[in-house]
Amino acid sequence: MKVLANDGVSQSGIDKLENAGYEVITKKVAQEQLIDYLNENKIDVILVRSATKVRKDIIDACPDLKVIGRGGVGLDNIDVDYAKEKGVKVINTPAASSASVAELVFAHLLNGVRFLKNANRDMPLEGESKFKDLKKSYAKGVELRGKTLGIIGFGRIGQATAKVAIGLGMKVVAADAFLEEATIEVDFFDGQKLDFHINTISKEEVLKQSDFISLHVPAQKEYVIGKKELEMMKDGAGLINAARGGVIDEVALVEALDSRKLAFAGLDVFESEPKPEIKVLMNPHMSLSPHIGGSTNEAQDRIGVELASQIIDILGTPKN
Ligand SMILES: NC(=O)C1=CN([C@@H]2O[C@H](COP(=O)(O)OP(=O)(O)OC[C@H]3O[C@@H](n4cnc5c(N)ncnc54)[C@H](OP(=O)(O)O)[C@@H]3O)[C@@H](O)[C@H]2O)C=CC1
Ligand SMILES: O=C(O)C(=O)CO
Repeated sequence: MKVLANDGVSQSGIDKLENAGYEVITKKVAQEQLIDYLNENKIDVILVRSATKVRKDIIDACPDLKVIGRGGVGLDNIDVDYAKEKGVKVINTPAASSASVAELVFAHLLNGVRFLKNANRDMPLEGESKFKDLKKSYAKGVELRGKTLGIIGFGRIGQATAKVAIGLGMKVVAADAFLEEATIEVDFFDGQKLDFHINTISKEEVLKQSDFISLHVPAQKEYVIGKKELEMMKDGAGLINAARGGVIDEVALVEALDSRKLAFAGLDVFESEPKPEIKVLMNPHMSLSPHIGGSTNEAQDRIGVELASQIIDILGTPKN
């Protein structure tokens, strides 16, 4: 049995598969050469992250393909229903990266409220007076503690984000298309656990009540945050998107930052990925990262092992 990990997979995942008798190839095959490569090498399983697309054309043209594995959550780069129709299993790792994405949200939030990106860039190499000027320029930070974090999309990552927020002493309000309530179990270093019950409210109420908003919905056909929604937000609010590009109207977002309606935005995902718009890249009030929400060693380890376990469950152990 052969597995092609086209966007990489953790060593722990490779070890688990190899121990079970699989051959794992960690080569990057260009999208346009994938069909030929999969067929010529009789690949049984393709593993992808977000870069490689597994669409109808590949599913139709590669009869040996038995499993498509997504290392991560969003399946928007795979034609899932079509694969199922054709008897190809699609697997993903829904919970493995939630904590990592949630932590990245706070990296962006803290960056925004304390101007870290610009402060880092402006740190003078020499000159006491420049240092003092800089200290004045960045003296108007705000605390997260006591502020309200609005979460739109209150599934696994939304709830993981709520846990961190509660730990920081923030109030959490949330909106979800499906969930009406959730109990968040926050664990502390000494083994204590505390439950927090949250009833979801409407998106409009979240927009009005929140000092900061973080988005955790799957890919959507329409903007969740456009001009109208930005106008409903508090003046000077901050907005984070570590969900999917296309969830926020970036043109409206840049306008809201330029007019100072919003104080800052943090984006891990972009409407035109992997080549974000220059206006987004150059905006001084944006905190940016290159789609790395789930890219921690811990999350990638969990993802690799979880994918390997699922593949072994589906296809067995060729060794035996
Ligand atoms: N930046 C990164 O590296 C990563 C990004 N992601 C992104 O985060 C997304 C969320 O992941 P996760 O929390 O695990 O997913 P979940 O499915 O657990 O949660 C998403 C929640 O959002 C709800 N929802 C869907 N549409 C809307 C809407 N328009 N308004 C409000 N709520 C909505 C869903 O409801 P329903 O079930 O009814 O649809 C669901 O409850 C992924 O789909 C992926 O795109 C994930 C991992 C890493
Ligand atoms: O898991 C996801 O959906 C991601 O975006 C990270 O690859």
